[in-house]
Amino acid sequence: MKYNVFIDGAEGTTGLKIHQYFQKREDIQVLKIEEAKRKDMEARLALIRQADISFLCLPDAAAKEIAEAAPKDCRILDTSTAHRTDPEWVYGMPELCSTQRDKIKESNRVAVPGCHATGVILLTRPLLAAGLLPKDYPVAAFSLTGYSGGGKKMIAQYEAEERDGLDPAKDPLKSPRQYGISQMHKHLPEIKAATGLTQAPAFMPVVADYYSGMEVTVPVTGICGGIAAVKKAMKDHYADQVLVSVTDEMDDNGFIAANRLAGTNRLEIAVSGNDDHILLVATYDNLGKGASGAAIQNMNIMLGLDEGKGLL
Ligand SMILES: NC(=O)C1=CN([C@@H]2O[C@H](COP(=O)(O)OP(=O)(O)OC[C@H]3O[C@@H](n4cnc5c(N)ncnc54)[C@H](OP(=O)(O)O)[C@@H]3O)[C@@H](O)[C@H]2O)C=CC1
Ligand SMILES: CC(=O)N[C@@H](CCC(=O)OP(=O)(O)O)C(=O)O
Repeated sequence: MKYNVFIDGAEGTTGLKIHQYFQKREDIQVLKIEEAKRKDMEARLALIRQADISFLCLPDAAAKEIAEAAPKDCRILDTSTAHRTDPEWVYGMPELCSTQRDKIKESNRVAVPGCHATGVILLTRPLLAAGLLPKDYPVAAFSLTGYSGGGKKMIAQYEAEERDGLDPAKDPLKSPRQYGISQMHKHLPEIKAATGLTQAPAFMPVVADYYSGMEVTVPVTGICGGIAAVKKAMKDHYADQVLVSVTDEMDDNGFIAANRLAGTNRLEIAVSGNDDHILLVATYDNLGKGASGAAIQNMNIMLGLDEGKGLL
């Protein structure tokens, strides 16, 4: 049996990646839209009605517009930020808690988590659930990402031919660039909602001159039971997960490469440091478990298929 799937925004970074994964799947038929009708509301709605599941890989405003117009019984997975804290949508993070998978399976409206948010939530939620961190803990998160996280526009900027002959010392894109400095990053509301933290984390994202891969670090201190208790809570929480695991060996001779899991859909967590200063580190691909891979994982769950089908 083949499932009909529609990708709205199939020409974008997230949409193209999802499409690539479906090329290798015999159980998925991608419904095509005429090039000239790519942004035509009626043509897109007709395909959403026909599809078993539709992916929205659009800017927030366009995702909101089409989701509102689509019939309630059509199944939609939105990769944008538009619905991640909307109570009528389910947050598409199966590893969040023991009931989340069933909620995803039963829902017609699932919001795929943001790439940075994925790391911060997966690192903190088990410690909050185990009572090792209080809900009012002042969480801080540092996040390194490849430039593909910024979509087509940022990719074009980093890959522009004009950069080729530039003196690296005069090329601002050569250097890692911190952003989100005003503490208004669009992932903060979903981090707060999914963790139950009473205040949003202090958040320090940095984009650097490589295509994809993420490394999110959350430092914690003053934990009862120290590093051993943290390791146990992490390992217990992620014991049977398909895409998320806890590893004892993440660094390579003392260095962690932010792109070490680029090209995969896996996310690995390491707990490092000592009893006083514990570093929680997650590495993954912003386009994998941070976006398209997570979207397909959710689709597999919604269709009752193996969660990791086509992703491992
Ligand atoms: N890149 C990433 O790592 C991640 C991105 N996301 C989210 O996924 C969504 C898509 O992002 P991304 O793929 O990076 O973005 P891109 O800019 O790469 O792609 C967006 C696509 O949507 C199309 N589009 C824009 N408006 C409309 C419309 N009204 N109707 C139909 N198509 C439209 C664009 O068309 P055109 O080609 O003509 O511009 C483009 O192809 C965003 O909401 C983003 O926040 C989520 C997780 C990670
Ligand atoms: C490098 C870069 O700009 N990254 C984007 C995140 C992309 C992403 O995954 O966020 P959404 O899913 O919410 O689009 C940013 O920090 O805004």
